[in-house]
Amino acid sequence: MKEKNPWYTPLTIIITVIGVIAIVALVTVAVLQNRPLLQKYKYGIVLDAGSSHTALYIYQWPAEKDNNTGRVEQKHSCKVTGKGISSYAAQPEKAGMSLTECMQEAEMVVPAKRHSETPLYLGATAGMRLLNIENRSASDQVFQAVEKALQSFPFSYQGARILSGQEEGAFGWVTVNYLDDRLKQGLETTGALDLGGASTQISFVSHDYDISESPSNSMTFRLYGNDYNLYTHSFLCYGKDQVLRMALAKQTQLGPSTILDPCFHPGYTTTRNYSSLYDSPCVSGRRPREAPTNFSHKGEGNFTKCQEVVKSLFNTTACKYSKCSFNGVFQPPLQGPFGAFSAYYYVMNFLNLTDTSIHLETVKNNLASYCATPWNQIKQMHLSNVKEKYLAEYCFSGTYILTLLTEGYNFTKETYSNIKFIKKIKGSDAGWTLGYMLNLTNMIPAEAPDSPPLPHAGYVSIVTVIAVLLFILLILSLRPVWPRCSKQPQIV
Ligand SMILES: O=P(O)(O)OP(=O)(O)OP(=O)(O)OC[C@H]1O[C@@H](n2cnc3c(O)ncnc32)[C@H](O)[C@@H]1O
Ligand SMILES: [Ca+2]
Repeated sequence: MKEKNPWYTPLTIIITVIGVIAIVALVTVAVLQNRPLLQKYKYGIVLDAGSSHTALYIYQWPAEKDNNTGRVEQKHSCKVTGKGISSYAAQPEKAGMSLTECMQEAEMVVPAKRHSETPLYLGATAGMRLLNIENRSASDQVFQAVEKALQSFPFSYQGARILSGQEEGAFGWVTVNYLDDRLKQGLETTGALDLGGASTQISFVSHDYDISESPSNSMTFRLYGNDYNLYTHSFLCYGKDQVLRMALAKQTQLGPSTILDPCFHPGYTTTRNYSSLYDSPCVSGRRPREAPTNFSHKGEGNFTKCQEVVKSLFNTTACKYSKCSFNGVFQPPLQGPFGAFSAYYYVMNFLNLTDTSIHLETVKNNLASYCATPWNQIKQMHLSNVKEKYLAEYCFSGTYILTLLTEGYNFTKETYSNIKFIKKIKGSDAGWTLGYMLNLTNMIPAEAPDSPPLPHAGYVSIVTVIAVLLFILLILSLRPVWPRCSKQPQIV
């Protein structure tokens, strides 16, 4: 009689088939789970209504992870053509209309099915702060026009408002540190230096800072389980356009018909209007009484003299605190690295002076020789790719930046190298807008989110391995039974 192969008993066949199916199923699940998903995103839009221009930023983050764990990144930006919304004080409707093109672009970039859930914010900064001081009703009308225009788009409009200087400074700091992943990991933070057209902000964490000295310069945050005591100050009128007005006002105070300006290149000459120069709360009150309508503005190209003019715009004598920056404003000792963006970057990048490992004296010498270069030569070299207005002002702006950093904020030749001139961090622009949106959408939690002990892929792999081991164990435990069976006499 032929002996039956004991491996083929119905029981072992069933067990093997079930085991194989289970393993195939587990591996399939593991593979499918880890296959790259077609990522779905959520979006947020922030309009930065600055003094010199408006920019629109679209941010995106993974839709499944918006409960505080997904990374928010800049998807798109759009520069509104024309000047900032505060320049439309005399014709407010045009402020609203100016935003149309970028808003239409946003409609194309954000997928249509996400439009209605996409929050849209507009934040205005120093230009509107100044207009609000100068002419409250004009500022209200500009906001009404802007609001009407924004509400006509299919997004979830969340309002337009003027940010306080503290908010502008603090949100810039949040942006820089969020993009650098410093907040989540509780690392030492980077200070933020923002130079706009009408105001400038400095924000940093100082561990030696006694909060009671100047509460208006202090902001406390709890982010991802860490406490931050942030020093922040915004100097209204110390953005680069307003400070240039102040410098010109200083030099024209006696009402001459010609001024020889050390901050402009030799050979530079233009005619400026007294009324438009003094048309700002930053300089009003300084207008000479007997001034003619126009004055002739000529360049001299002398960095040292220019620095003296700029220095005279900082009051460094009065200070009622333990330490001040300038104009009697409290500032604790500088601490840690700094990221300097917006006009800090535009200007220093044009001047090829973004490398802060170069000695400060060398930086100054390079700027001095740039300032001394005749205007004709400068135009010949750059006019084809740089706006004439910017080109004429780089000597002044560079001098202002170095003077603000050293005489204003007290950076020294040793600490200058702590500054990094930056435009973007990991593809997103440095500026207050991202921090503003993260705050308003509650996307940075106060406490560190709990995370599962194992990542998903790790969990699936471990379950698969355990299942395979169990199956092998089961097979092995059945094995001793089969030889015994085979030895039993066969009943025929
Ligand atoms: O923050 P506020 O003060 O409201 O102003 P803003 O937001 O409009 O200011 P920006 O940072 O956009 O620009 C700062 C200044 O730099 C100028 N600017 C922009 N691009 C520039 C470039 O490429 N070269 C030189 N200057 C530039 C601009 O005209 C402003 O005077
Ligand atoms: Ca700005």
